[in-house]
Amino acid sequence: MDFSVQQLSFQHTNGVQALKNITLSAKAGECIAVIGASGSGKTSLLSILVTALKPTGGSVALNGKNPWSLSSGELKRLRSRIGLVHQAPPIPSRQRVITAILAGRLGQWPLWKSIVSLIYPLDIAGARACLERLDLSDRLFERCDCLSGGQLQRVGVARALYQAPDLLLADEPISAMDPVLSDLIISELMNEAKERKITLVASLHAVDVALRWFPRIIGVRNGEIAFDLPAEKVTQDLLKQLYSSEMGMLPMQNHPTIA
Ligand SMILES: Nc1ncnc2c1ncn2[C@@H]1O[C@H](COP(=O)(O)OP(=O)(O)OP(=O)(O)O)[C@@H](O)[C@H]1O
Repeated sequence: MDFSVQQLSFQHTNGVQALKNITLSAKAGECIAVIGASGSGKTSLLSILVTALKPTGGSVALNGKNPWSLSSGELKRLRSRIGLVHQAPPIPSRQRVITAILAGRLGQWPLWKSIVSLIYPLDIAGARACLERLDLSDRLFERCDCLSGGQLQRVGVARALYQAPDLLLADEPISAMDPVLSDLIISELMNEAKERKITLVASLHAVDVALRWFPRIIGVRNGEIAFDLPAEKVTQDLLKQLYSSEMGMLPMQNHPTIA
């Protein structure tokens, strides 16, 4: 799924201007990492793309269409083609892993199938296959409140893989994972994007992971795009500027990527 945003801005109800004058586009099949300091606007940008937030200025187009001019049925169908991996997956704590993964297709299944699947999981093999890719298949029938933060994040990734969306958005999908697992998860997301030619946008705090895996890097600072470059063109100076606070301090001075 391609997307384009033009002079996009978003203001939260409390008056915080999270995004200002953002213009960018992506073709189907592109893999993009969004980096930037905490509070710079990464989640807000992904929330606009997943149509959870409506722009307060400018425009957004998904596959050439303004989602906010679609009928409710069309918007529902569009949303079923967009997957979002949350930093902390919003999964009911007593829910079993398999149910949480199968929920990835609730937007695509008819109501009867969704209800049956909540009681009796209908596609055990499909859910297991997604979890296997993330090295967690032995927890398929476990309750989600028995998992660690990193394991729960992997369930969220498995749910998005099971959904098989055309636009896959991931909001800090590896924030609770060790470096080995982080590479596994990012490689699986990239494989999914390449094999199915879908668009992948991931926000990441791990700058080294972003630069190692993603061909295109968007740096966001104070709600604006600071740069939008191929990974090999992202210099140490650009990273220093991106992460320097308004007081000139570097909050990530000891980060290995920002020497
Ligand atoms: N629900 C909300 N209501 C009001 N302001 C919000 C809300 N969510 C985010 N903000 C504000 O919007 C700005 C951008 O936040 P956002 O969550 O998009 O940043 P982020 O780059 O994803 O941060 P982080 O890396 O810490 O997750 C911040 O100033 C934040 O305080």
